Parts: sequence; C-alpha cells; structure tokens
Amino acid sequence: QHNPHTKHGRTAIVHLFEWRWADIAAECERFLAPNGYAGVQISPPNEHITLTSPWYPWWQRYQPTGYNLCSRSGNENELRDMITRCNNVGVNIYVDVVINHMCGAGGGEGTHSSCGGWFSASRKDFPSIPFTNMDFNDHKCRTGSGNIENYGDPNQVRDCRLVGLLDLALEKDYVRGKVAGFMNKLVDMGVAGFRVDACKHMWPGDLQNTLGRLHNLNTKWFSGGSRPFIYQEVIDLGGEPITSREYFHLGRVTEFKYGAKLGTIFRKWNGEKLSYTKSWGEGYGFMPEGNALVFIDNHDNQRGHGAGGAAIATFWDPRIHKMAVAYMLAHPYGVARVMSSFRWDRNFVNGKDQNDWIGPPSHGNGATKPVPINPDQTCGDGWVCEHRWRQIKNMATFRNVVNGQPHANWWDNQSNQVAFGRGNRGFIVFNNDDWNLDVTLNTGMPGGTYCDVVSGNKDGGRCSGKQIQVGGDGRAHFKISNQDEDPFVAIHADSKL
Ligand SMILES: O=C(NCCCOc1c(-c2ccc(O)c(O)c2)oc2cc(O)cc(O)c2c1=O)[C@@H]1CCCN1C(=O)/C=C/c1ccc(O)c(O)c1
Ligand SMILES: [Ca+2]
Repeated sequence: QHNPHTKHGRTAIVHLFEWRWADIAAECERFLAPNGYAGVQISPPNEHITLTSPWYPWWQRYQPTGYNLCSRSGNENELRDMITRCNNVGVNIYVDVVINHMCGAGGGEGTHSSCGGWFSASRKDFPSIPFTNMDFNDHKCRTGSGNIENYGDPNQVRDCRLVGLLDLALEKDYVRGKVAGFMNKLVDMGVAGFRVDACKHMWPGDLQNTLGRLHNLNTKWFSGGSRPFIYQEVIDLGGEPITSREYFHLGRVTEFKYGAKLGTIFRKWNGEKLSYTKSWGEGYGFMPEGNALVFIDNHDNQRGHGAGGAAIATFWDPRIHKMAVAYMLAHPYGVARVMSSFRWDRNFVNGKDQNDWIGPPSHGNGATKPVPINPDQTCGDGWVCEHRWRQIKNMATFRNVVNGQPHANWWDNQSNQVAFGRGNRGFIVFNNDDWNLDVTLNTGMPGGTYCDVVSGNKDGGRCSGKQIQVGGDGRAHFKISNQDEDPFVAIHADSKL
C-alpha cells in the first residue's frame, strides 16, 4: 500500500546504498533521527552470489542465491540489531527485495555466495530455500535465447530471463509461499516496507497474490493493522507497452521521469527552462501524486547508463545535484528519496564508464569498509554521504516543516529564475541563469528575520549564512549571484530568528 508509516512528522527516505548494517544503525542514532529523516532504504539483505569477474560488482547483490539473511552488509543478528535501533529512534527501514529472479544462468555452482551456502545455477538448484528447476519460468519463455529480446512484448518481459538471470515462476503457489515467507521474516523483525526490484518483469497478478500474504507490521513499533509500505521499481520512461499504471494498485511506483526531466532542466539541455516547471508534478505528465516515489538519481542511473542516462544529476555534478535535490524536497509531489552513494574511479571510453560495475569501498577480500565520520561531519573512505551535505540535510528539514502545505506564490522570470512557497511555512528561490537575480517577492510568510538554510544554519539566535528580512506584507528582497556556490535560497518557519 501507499503509506510509508513515517514518524514524528518526518518525510524523506535516504538510500544508504551498500552500507553495512552496523553503520546504518549508528547513522540512525547519530544523524538521521536528529536531522529528521523518515527512513532508510537498505540494500538487499539476503544471500547473493559473489563474483570475481568483474571483482565483487555492486550488482552481485541483485543476484540472489538464497533467502538467508547474510550479505555483504552483515549477518542476521546485525540486521536485527540495526532494525531495532533505527525503529527505536523513529527511523523506518525499507528493504530492497529482489524476488523476480535468482542469480545469472552462468553463475556456475559451488559456495561462492555471501553465506557460503552451496548452489547450482546451471542446475537451477538453490537448496537453502529450496528452489529447484521446477520453480523457474524457462518452459514459459518463447524466445530462442531464453532471455528477454524485445521489451515490446510484455510476455517475454515477464516470463523470460532478464540479462540471463534465472526467472522465478511467481505464478506457482510454492514460489509465492517462499518469497512471502522471506519478506514476512523481515516484517516480523520490524521493517516498515519494501522497495520491490524489477517489478516490470513480474506479472501484477503474481505480485498482488504474493504481497497479499504479507503480515501486518510489528506492533512493537507500528499501530495494529498497519500494512507494509510498498514501492515498486518500474522503469517506465514511455515507449514500452508495460507502464507504471499496471502496478498502481499494489503500492507506489518509482517515477523515473522525475529525475530524468529535472536533470535535463537544471543542465539546461534541449532548451529546457526552469520556468517551465510551474506545473511540476502531475501537470508535467507524471503519474498521479499518491502513487509516486520520486528521486533525482538512483544506484543504477547514477552510473550514466540506465534510465535517464547522462542527464541524471548525480554527486559527480554537486552544484546541479544540490539544486535538483532541493527542488524535489521543497515540492509537494510524491514521497521523496535521497541517494547516498560511494565514489568509484570512473573511466569513460567513448562516453561509457568502463568502471560502472565497481562495488563499495572494500578491503582486498571484497569485505565492505565501514563508514568513517570526519570531524566536519562528512564521511571518509569513499563514502559520499550526500544526505549529510548541509544543503540537502537542511532541505530534508524544510520538507518536514512545510509538510501538508500547498504549493503557492509561484514566480519566474520566464527563463531559469523561479521561486515558490509552501503555504505560509516555507519559500525557496532558484537562480539557474547566467546573470544575477535581484527581485522582491511575495513569500506568503509572516514578517520577520529568517535564516537561509542553504548557505548556513540557524545556530541558536543567529544565522551562520545569509539572512532574509520578510516584511509584514510577506514580501522579501532576494539577491542571488549566479556565481554563488549554491545559487538558491530557502527559508521556513523553523529558520525564523
Ligand atoms: O549491463 C548490465 N545489465 C544490462 C542492462 C541493465 O539491465 C538490468 C535491469 C534493467 C534495466 C533497464 C530496464 O528497463 C529494466 O526493466 C531492467 O534490471 C536489473 C535488475 C536486477 O535486479 C539485476 C540486474 O542485473 C538488472 C539488469 O542487469 C550490467 C551487467 C549485469 C548487471 N548489470 C546492470 O547494469 C544491473 C543493473 C540493475 C541492477 C539492479 C537494479 O535494481 C536495476 O534497476 C538495474
Ligand atoms: Ca520474471
């Protein structure tokens, strides 16, 4: 269902991609709860194949070999401990679950798996569940290769192998039972819901039956009868017969058009202008607001391929990334997810990053490194921690403060300078033109002195960054140089002196 069950007026989800459970638990207590983040999307916690060619790629976790809860991020006890500690400070856990397939058909056989359990890809034998060759779709697939060959044919998109991944027969009651059992163990441990991977490749009816078997959330942390929050990965940029709407009744759906469009707009490609976003959201052709899970970039498309490709605004382009994330967090449309990444040595050859497979910061043996926190609150060892950047964490607070308030007081200069408010609780101004912004606008907010939460914080009784004077008439004067480190300004009810 569509409700994320967030606590304490919190709203934004952070994807702590590839983080270890111990580090997530610590981050919930020391940073996410104090800064008003609502929840964490965690990487797939179940057993996965371990590959050495390429060397422990990030996508090995999207090749399950079992449902035991041991992975590159830690074991079952560490997972349980993390869920408990995060729930205890009101930060929800949403689990990335891969239930369309097991590992690649070429995965070989042996114990090269994250729990060390034996499996055989060639014989489609996964004894730790158990799944056998009876539990896969091969007989249903009508293509020569057994793989998806044409995304224009919904039958093969669902019943054939996605890039050679062994495709589970989710229409079988036995398979539905095993998948639901795996997810129910996580529900009973206290998770608030699931990011369901590769939903385009599963029949909605099979998903509906499987999700219908899920328990209610654990009443230790959630009110009785609470149903797991579901958001489905459906990569739909248009042009394919399978669309997001087929999945709306099961839960929210990832709106990939959102990040792809905003990246193009902030990069000013194809003559796109920020002033065109006056009708941002459903007016822009996105799915109905109540179904949307929105984000600027994700673990796949931040690598340059995947949905949205080169237009996607990632941490590699920090100035644009911060503006796009701020715009998302200020705007009322959808449930917002913030990406938190790791850095890798990109190597572009003919426009493609040869290293787009590289996994998280790790020791020689493929074990993921912990996340060190520097004295200045940034992360070390290759962890980017976008969610900790002042401009992003302060906008997560902005989203909480204005929650429920309508989009209001739009202004634009018919180019790339825009402003909009949220009722009388917040206001944001962007200058993405190549000249200064110098304008007096109606903020809709009560008169007073406000701290700009982009250039600084409200520290006790003073602003560490810019401050904005709002008159009794709600009007304020904004000056934003296009040379500013961050050419945007945001004020809200809690940043008032
Ligand atoms: O070149 C690759 N893949 C082919 C192009 C991307 O296709 C994939 C899509 C995909 C792409 C576009 C679509 O429209 C679509 O319906 C599906 O979803 C996946 C989901 C998985 O759980 C595991 C996967 O290996 C994939 C995948 O390879 C490399 C090597 C194998 C993994 N991989 C990758 O690039 C892995 C990508 C990946 C992994 C996990 C994801 O959740 C995801 O969205 C993409
Ligand atoms: Ca399938």
